[in-house]
Parts: sequence; C-alpha cells; structure tokens
Amino acid sequence: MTPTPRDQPSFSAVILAGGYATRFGDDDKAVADLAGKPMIRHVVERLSESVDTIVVNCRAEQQSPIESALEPLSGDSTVTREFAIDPIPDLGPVGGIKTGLEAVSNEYAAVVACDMPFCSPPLLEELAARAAGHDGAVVRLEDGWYQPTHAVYRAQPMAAACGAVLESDDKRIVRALEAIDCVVVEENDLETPVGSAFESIDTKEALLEAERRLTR
Ligand SMILES: Nc1nc2c(ncn2[C@@H]2O[C@H](COP(=O)(O)OP(=O)(O)OP(=O)(O)O)[C@@H](O)[C@H]2O)c(=O)[nH]1
Repeated sequence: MTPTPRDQPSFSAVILAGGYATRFGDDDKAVADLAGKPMIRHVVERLSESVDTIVVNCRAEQQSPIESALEPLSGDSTVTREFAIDPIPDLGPVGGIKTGLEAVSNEYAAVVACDMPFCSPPLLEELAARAAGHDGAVVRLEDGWYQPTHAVYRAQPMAAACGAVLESDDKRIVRALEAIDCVVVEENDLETPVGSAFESIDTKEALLEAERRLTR
C-alpha cells in the first residue's frame, strides 16, 4: 500500500561534504560556484523546504569555508545548522554517513550528497513516508544501482551498520543497506518524479553543464 503523507515521520537532513573530490580537481566542490551560488548552498536551500535541522558532515578544514558559503541564508532562519566533523577523514561516504547520522537527534534523517544540487525534497518526503516503521528507504534505479546518498534512514541503526561495515573487509555501502531493515524502492514504483534529483556533479564539465541548465 502506498504510504500517505500522514505516515511520514519528521526528519532531519545530513549533507555529506567530506572526501577529496579527486575527479573535480583541486577545488572543494562543496563550495564551488554553481550559477552564482556555492553548490552546497543549492542543497541547503532545497532541503530547508522539508527539514528544520541540517547537519553538515565534512573535514575540519572545510567547516569555515562552508560556513561562509552558507551565510547569510535568506528566509530560512528557522533551519538549524550543525557541523559533524569526520574524526578520521577519507573513510568514504560510509564514514560520512556514520558521522553525520550520529549527530542527528531526530529518529529519521535524509542523507544527501553536497554534489546533488538538484536534490528533491518531495522525493525525500516520499522516501520518509516509505521508511516509516523501517530503518530506511533507498531508491534502486532501473540499471540496478542504489542511490544511498539521496535516501532516508533511521539514524541510529544506519550509523551502527556503517560503523560495522567500516570494521569489516567489505566496506561497500550496500553492505550497510543489507544489514538494516531498509525498504528498497524501485525507480519505476516512485510516485514522485525523479527529474535530476540523483545527478551528482563530479567534474568541472558536469558543473558547467548544470550551470547552463540553471541559467538558460
Ligand atoms: N565524510 C565523508 N564524505 C565523503 C567522503 N568521500 C566522499 N564523501 C561524500 O560522499 C558523496 C559522494 O562522493 P563521491 O563523489 O563518491 O566521492 P568524492 O570524494 O566526492 O569524489 P571523487 O574523489 O571524485 O570520487 C559526496 O557528497 C562526498 O562529499 C569521505 O571520505 N568522508
């Protein structure tokens, strides 16, 4: 049965902004300019439609530039922003998800990558509704790939699963998804249009292409 909005638990958001963005070059893609605003700001502004608490996960030296990129945020003064700094950098997205979710006080949280400027609050709301009573909801695309960095999780079990994965030999995020009660939503079963929600900006070329679309 399709979940109704009434079933949707309130949720926080974690933005993953760590890592070294090797495909992007020397710059930090989180604060790279996209159509006149830092990329992470696109993500924060979108998520502010659906959540009242945003946890930004990054390395210690990224915090100050990201804070600058997010100030002042117009019209979202009700959104609380916190930072969750990776105790060990470069553990990959699994490490970032663990650190970010451990800082969340809500039972559920959306996890979104900082390089997904077209992330979709309505889609995350659908995933939150589908996750209700479970440990998470993640989309599987037609090509079989999961979209774990535009998903909703119950914070505590997913953080623990990520911790266990980091301790194991197989550090793939799919192992954490298998360890929790995660609802897998096939792309074709989604009620919300996906649009470009899952598009990640990994290179300078992708940034220019996204800029062209945003400014035309
Ligand atoms: N906290 C944390 N986040 C990470 C780490 N690696 C990647 N991420 C985040 O996970 C998301 C997906 O990252 P990827 O594109 O797979 O990796 P990346 O490091 O950003 O880029 P590449 O080096 O080009 O693969 C992005 O939001 C990154 O900010 C990490 O080591 N720690």
